[in-house]
Amino acid sequence: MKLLVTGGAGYVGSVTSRLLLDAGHQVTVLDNLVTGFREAVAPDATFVEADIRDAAQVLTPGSGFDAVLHFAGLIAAGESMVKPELYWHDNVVKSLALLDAVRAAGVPRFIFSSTAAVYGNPVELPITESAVKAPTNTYGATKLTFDHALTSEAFAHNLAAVSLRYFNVAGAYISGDHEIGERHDPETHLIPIALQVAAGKREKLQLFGDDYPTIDGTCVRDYIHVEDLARAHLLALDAATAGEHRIYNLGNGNGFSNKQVAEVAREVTGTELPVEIAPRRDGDPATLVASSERAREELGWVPEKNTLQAMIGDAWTFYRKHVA
Ligand SMILES: NC(=O)c1ccc[n+]([C@@H]2O[C@H](COP(=O)([O-])OP(=O)(O)OC[C@H]3O[C@@H](n4cnc5c(N)ncnc54)[C@H](O)[C@@H]3O)[C@@H](O)[C@H]2O)c1
Ligand SMILES: O=c1ccn([C@@H]2O[C@H](COP(=O)(O)OP(=O)(O)O[C@H]3O[C@H](CO)[C@@H](O)[C@H](O)[C@H]3O)[C@@H](O)[C@H]2O)c(=O)[nH]1
Repeated sequence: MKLLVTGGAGYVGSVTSRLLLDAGHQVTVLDNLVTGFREAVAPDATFVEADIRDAAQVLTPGSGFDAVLHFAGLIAAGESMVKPELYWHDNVVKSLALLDAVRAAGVPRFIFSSTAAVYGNPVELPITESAVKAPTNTYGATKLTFDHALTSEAFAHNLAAVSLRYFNVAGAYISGDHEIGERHDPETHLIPIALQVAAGKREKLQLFGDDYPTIDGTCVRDYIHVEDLARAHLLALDAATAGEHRIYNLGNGNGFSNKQVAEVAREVTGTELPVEIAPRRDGDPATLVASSERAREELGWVPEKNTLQAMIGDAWTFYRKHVA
């Protein structure tokens, strides 16, 4: 297939581009490099440095793209509470402009990076796709809004749309000649920050809140290896069906508290990794754990690298060689 990957200079988009290319697809990456890195773009992909708002420059009528995989966006839940206008604009207004370009160019398939953050504080665990959607942060609200836009787009214009609701992505793609991983600057995610502490780049790991209703008072998240996640995109491309908006939760179904993550990071890195309890971060739900039964049944997706040790181990391999 001829594919347009928005956000292919970022973490999940660069790993997925690699797997798509290795499966024989033709990939064009469109990224404005606001948080991504030029060197993360797969060397055998075509690269267009542009904002998704201007995607019509690439998605011209007759350009012949078979699908758009839309990873580009702003991703920090904490920041979205401080600068909500930025998140509404970049994740909704610009994504709608991209959808206009998709429609005008007649692209038949669209795969979107949605998120567990659309659910907010769950009423029941694990979280299924039909659970109540009540985001506790602006980031989640913007992603849910675009999910709704895709539902109506599929219905009205026969698009084959798939939203993949990732839980917390971790790890790196370490395979043969390839080592592709997470680089955010500034970093806001728990695991890479723990690795910065292990590498001596930060003094200590601050854990935001220890008074949540969880096993040890710190938030609980479901971590999913980036390679398993990337594979789900290839399956979603095959399953996408004209006129339908399919939605899949992608996680392992196991919750780990922030304190447990710190403990495994200590084990994997063999360092002391000092931890300090800090105030809660606005907008954080207490617990997010996925039911991915639908993805298993309908896509045949089975996560393989499902231990925190494997995820933090691969992230540490990448971090020491390419980031530290
Ligand atoms: N990392 C996670 O844990 C996680 C979890 C759930 C969902 N997601 C979603 O997955 C997607 C990818 O996340 P990531 O961790 O790879 O993020 P990332 O920041 O590493 O990658 C995002 C990429 O999009 C590009 N980009 C941002 N705005 C753009 C715009 N307007 N035009 C063109 N390019 C733009 C950035 O330069 C960057 O390369 C995001 O949509 C995010 O919301 C991520
Ligand atoms: O220095 C830090 C950083 C994070 N946390 C906590 O660690 C947990 C995980 O936080 P983080 O790694 O920032 O991820 P989330 O806020 O859970 O969000 C991620 O996971 C979501 C899906 O669950 C995605 O939608 C988002 O894009 C992605 O950033 C939360 O309780 C944070 O408060 C800390 O205690 N200290």
